[in-house]
Amino acid sequence: MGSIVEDADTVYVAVGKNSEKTQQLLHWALKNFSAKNICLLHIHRPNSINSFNRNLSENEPKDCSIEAFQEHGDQTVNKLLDQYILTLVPTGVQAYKLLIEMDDIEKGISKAIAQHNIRWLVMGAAADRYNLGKLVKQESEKAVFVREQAFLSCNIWFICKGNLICTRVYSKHTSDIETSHALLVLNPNTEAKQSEKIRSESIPDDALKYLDSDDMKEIKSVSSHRSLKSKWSFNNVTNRSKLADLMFHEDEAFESWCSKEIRRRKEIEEQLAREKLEVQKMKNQRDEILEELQMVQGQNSELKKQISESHCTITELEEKIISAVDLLISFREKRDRLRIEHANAVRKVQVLRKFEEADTSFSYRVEFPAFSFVEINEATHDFDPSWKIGEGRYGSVYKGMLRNMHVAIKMLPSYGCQSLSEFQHQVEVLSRVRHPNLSTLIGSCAESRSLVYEYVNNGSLESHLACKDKNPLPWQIRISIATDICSALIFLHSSEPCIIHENLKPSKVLLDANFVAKLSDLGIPFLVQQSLDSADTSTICNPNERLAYVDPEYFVNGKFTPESDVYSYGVILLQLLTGRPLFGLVRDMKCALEKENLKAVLDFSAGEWPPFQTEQLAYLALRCCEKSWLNRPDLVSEIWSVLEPFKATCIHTPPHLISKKLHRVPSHFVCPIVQEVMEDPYIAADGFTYEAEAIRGWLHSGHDTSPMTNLKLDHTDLVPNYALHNAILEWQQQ
Ligand SMILES: Nc1ncnc2c1ncn2[C@@H]1O[C@H](COP(=O)(O)OP(=O)(O)OP(=O)(O)O)[C@@H](O)[C@H]1O
Repeated sequence: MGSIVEDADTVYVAVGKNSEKTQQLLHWALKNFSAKNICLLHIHRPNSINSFNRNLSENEPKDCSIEAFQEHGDQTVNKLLDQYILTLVPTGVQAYKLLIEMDDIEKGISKAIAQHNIRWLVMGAAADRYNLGKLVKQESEKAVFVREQAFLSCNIWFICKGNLICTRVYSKHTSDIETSHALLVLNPNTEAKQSEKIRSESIPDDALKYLDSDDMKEIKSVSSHRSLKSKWSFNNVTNRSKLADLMFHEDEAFESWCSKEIRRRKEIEEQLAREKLEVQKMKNQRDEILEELQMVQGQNSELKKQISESHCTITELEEKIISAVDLLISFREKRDRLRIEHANAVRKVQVLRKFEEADTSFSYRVEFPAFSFVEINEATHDFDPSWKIGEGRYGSVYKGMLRNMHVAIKMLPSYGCQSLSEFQHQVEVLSRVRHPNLSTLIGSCAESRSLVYEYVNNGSLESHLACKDKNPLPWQIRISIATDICSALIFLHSSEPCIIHENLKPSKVLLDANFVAKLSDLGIPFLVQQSLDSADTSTICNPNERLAYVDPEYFVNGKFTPESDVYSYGVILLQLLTGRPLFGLVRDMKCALEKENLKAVLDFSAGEWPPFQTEQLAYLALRCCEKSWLNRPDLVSEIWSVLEPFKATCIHTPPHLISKKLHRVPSHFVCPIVQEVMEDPYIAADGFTYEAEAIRGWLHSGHDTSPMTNLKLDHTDLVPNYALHNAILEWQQQ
């Protein structure tokens, strides 16, 4: 509960114990003094001892019972006032209570007005108990007590059933209550209208709008006061001079308040003008910013549009780049194919040119033996099947004796062949391609489309790898064979024009008596002019096996390159190292090398391979089998450089050990013509050693050329080779 505040902002409400009447008073006060604090004034009449004694029984002690009785009365009144205050809490009004103990209520009120300088007081006027005249009289009587007290002024509102009955003003300047107060009796029904009228007369509306609610309430209160005064002046002319005095002070206060308000208003207007300016400035700034924002938004949408256009352009360009790259790749492939075609064409042109040159400058028919069909027939014993040693896609191969020479005769198919002269020219060109590791083309028979080769008597590498009735080849021999093939390929590829074997495989690697490898069937595709694919080989060999040696790039480009021979060579190398079948050969070797377990795939029937060099060779073999020719190793700089020193290690193995083991004779003990160990070796003008009978037969049959080189012999004299003879004897005695 708050303490009592004695100021002009507090309106005092004199309340009794009747709750209903109190609520009416409070309601009226709240309605008409909304800006004021409310203080509940209650004149408490202490319980009289008489009434107390009446209620007390005879047995109870008197003194302490009186005290308790009074204390109980105080508590009840306080409690009641607290309850009244509680009802005001929801309104948010500051509420207090003022309890005055006085037996006479009127005295109590006048005491409270005087002591607490009450300026605003609301109290009840029991209209139901008093008529108006009596009420006025009673109120006048009440005012006698009020007059005795010294105070500035006090306005009293008398309320009955929530309506204003009358008001009175008490001032210290009024000497007589009868003459100093102005009586106003208001019709309760017109009170609201009156209040509104007062307000509209006193304060101009446009001024009100600058004032806050507190100001408004104060103005209303003051105006109302002034209005009341003006009414009083109309109703009581005889007391005008005293009332004027009273009004003078009120006007003074009002004028000071007005001038204060005018100043305040001026200040507010100035501030308002400043703020208007500020607001205008801010508006201008806002407009500028909005303008900028619009511009930026415009730019933003333009940029977004540009970005999306750029994205489209980028996508288009990317697509174009991709298609350009694709085009480039296809052009490159085409270019590569054209290069290969061009190289092949150039090669063929050069071959043909050589052929033409040979045609004009050599009488090849004299130097290069041309056998008749009769001779071929005789040599093969009428093509006796027992003399047939093999059959391939390009015809059958017979063994035979021709002009005292052991020969292999290859019968080419008649289809797709050129004219006789063309055939002879091409054969002649091929016969000039000579190398120790190529099987020598001795002559041909144009009639029967047959080629006559030196007979290589130790079978093909294919038959040795298959171990058909043969001992496994020792690793030294295998390395020697690999070196021989490499040597032949280097020779062919470096020839002018470059010669490609195109059909390299173990069946084309023939071994002589000393396991010297000789490539056969060189240039057959030129003579037959039939592609690998169109030849019917179904009855001859497994096409899968045959194709295993063919360069994968051939199937793409349809052309052979020197690297095609390298691919075939790689497969042969793998077979030499592993002795395994073709299927899964590359994969197995790759796997073994990745696991660093080469031994898992090496053919140990060949003996103990030197690990380091063998591994080197295995890697090279794998690289030869790369699908792209670009990744395959170079024959000279990479393969030969490994093989040559590898072969050198084989030399430390006594040759006779190898030979003996294989029951083979050294190749130089064998006559190149008859392919048998020589009994009477003689050296001819070409530097080669032959069996005396064989070379004499060669010369007597009209030859003046070397059986080995086909070049013209300087002379036909023969010299015995005693050293070789002794070596052969020595070897035979071992
Ligand atoms: N100069 C020769 N000396 C000894 N034997 C030979 C000679 N030329 C070929 N042969 C043997 O004749 C067989 C048949 O050879 P040919 O070249 O006709 O067929 P291929 O190599 O088996 O298969 P294709 O030619 O169809 O690829 C060969 O396995 C080989 O043993």
